[in-house]
Amino acid sequence: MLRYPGWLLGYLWWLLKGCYAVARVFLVDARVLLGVAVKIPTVSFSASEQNTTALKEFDQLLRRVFPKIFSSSLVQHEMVGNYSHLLTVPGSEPDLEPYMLLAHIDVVPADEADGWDAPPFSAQELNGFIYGRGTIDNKQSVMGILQALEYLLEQGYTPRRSFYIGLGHDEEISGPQGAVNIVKLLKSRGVKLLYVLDEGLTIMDGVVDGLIGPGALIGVSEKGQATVKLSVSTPPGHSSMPPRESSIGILASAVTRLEKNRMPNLFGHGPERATFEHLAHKFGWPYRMVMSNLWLFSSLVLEGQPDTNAFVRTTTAVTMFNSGVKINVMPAYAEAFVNFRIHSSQTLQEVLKLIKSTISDERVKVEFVSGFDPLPISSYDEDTFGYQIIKKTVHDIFPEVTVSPGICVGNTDSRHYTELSPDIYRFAPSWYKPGDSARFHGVNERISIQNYEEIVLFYFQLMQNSDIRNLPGPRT
Ligand SMILES: CCCCCCCC/C=C\CCCCCCCC(=O)N[C@@H](Cc1ccc(O)cc1)C(=O)O
Ligand SMILES: [Zn+2]
Ligand SMILES: [Zn+2]
Repeated sequence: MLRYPGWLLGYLWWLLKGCYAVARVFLVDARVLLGVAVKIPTVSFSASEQNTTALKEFDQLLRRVFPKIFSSSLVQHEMVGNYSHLLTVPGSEPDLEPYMLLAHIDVVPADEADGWDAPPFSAQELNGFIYGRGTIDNKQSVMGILQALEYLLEQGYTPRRSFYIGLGHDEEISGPQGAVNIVKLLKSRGVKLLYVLDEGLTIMDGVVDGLIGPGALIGVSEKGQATVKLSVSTPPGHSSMPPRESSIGILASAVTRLEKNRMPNLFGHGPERATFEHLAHKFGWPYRMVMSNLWLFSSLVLEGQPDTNAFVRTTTAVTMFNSGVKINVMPAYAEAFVNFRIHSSQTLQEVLKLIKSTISDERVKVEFVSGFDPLPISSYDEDTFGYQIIKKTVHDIFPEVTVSPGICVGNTDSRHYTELSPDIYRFAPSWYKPGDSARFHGVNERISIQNYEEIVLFYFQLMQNSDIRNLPGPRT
């Protein structure tokens, strides 16, 4: 047996305790800074209305609380589209292809009156959670990424592989000034990226029936979108002599037909098949048996909940419905907007055709408002650098978590980066437990203090893990 002198063991113990103490102080500060960031209401209300005062204040905050980043001669900082940030961190080995981390500063509106347990811009701490708009979408990543870089610079770390950090200010309105202009700038500089990591899927814990233990789903694609406007025009008149069907009634039947006749269950035709193949060994009895018939499994287990249902089909959401001017006047006009999120195995054109055939009523005008096809599927095989480095980092920080590919059901700024990289991933290591889906854009958005500390450590580790030149070869 190897023997070490007592003084050496004592010294190592002292060093370990010291590092732990430094890390604790650093993480306590980090959590305070997340709170300060959440208190700034960087709300994107609509495409034409953003809180620019808050966006300016956020810029000042970043410069104040990350002094190493903003004074370092290594890091280049640029403002893009007025309020978005592009950071360039050159590596010491320029032949290594760079990667890029994305997050966004803006948030959706929040109203305390909707039933928040703490005011949405208070960052109040309750039972170990920080409450506030942006705590999971997506200030935890903005602050987590910068905190990790600040800490690395403090330690004198020089990366070997160059990387970029893109912080959009208008993601919630699809990134027309932020992400779009960052991409234009990088393209003009001839940049190609080894991989891109943006917000998206999370660590699911207890969300899928039968799955034992937590699973980190790395979004290897994201769904497409179609928004259509449905409208009905009928002659106005006195409500005392109504026709058999009003414009409202005709339109209501059309949207009911769309809701009742959901788009087909396409489980197994997109990357969600790989999700369950990767997780198969983590299912307990009797789910493991049902797993052998994946289609049956998908209807029994996945279609029941809105979040898992979104995984298996193009979803239909009637989001706006307007009509009527007075209680005794037959409305001349009724309109509704329906937002579809397109499954990976369908196209925008196919979905538009299905919408028309499902409504099948000449009186209902169907107009295309906006949309795009599902995004390409990024590689998740054994020798794909980005996927494997993200996976390794998840295992480094969360050893108990199983990693698998998944589809991001919402859209992200990374959608604009397809010309810069084939390998785009959507994942942030927030814990997602039953009921948490309602917190995205909903009430009581929150993050546990422990989870925020893990997020900082995740990015800290990812920046270092990305510095390896090649993935280790297959074990012999
Ligand atoms: C097997 C288990 C399946 C469980 C799957 C469900 C998990 C859900 C987990 C997390 C939610 C994912 C949220 C992703 C980020 C969405 C970001 C967002 O809200 N985007 C908006 C706005 C937007 C942004 C960028 C665009 O280019 C277009 C629109 C959106 O409406 O999607
Ligand atoms: Zn987001
Ligand atoms: Zn969002």
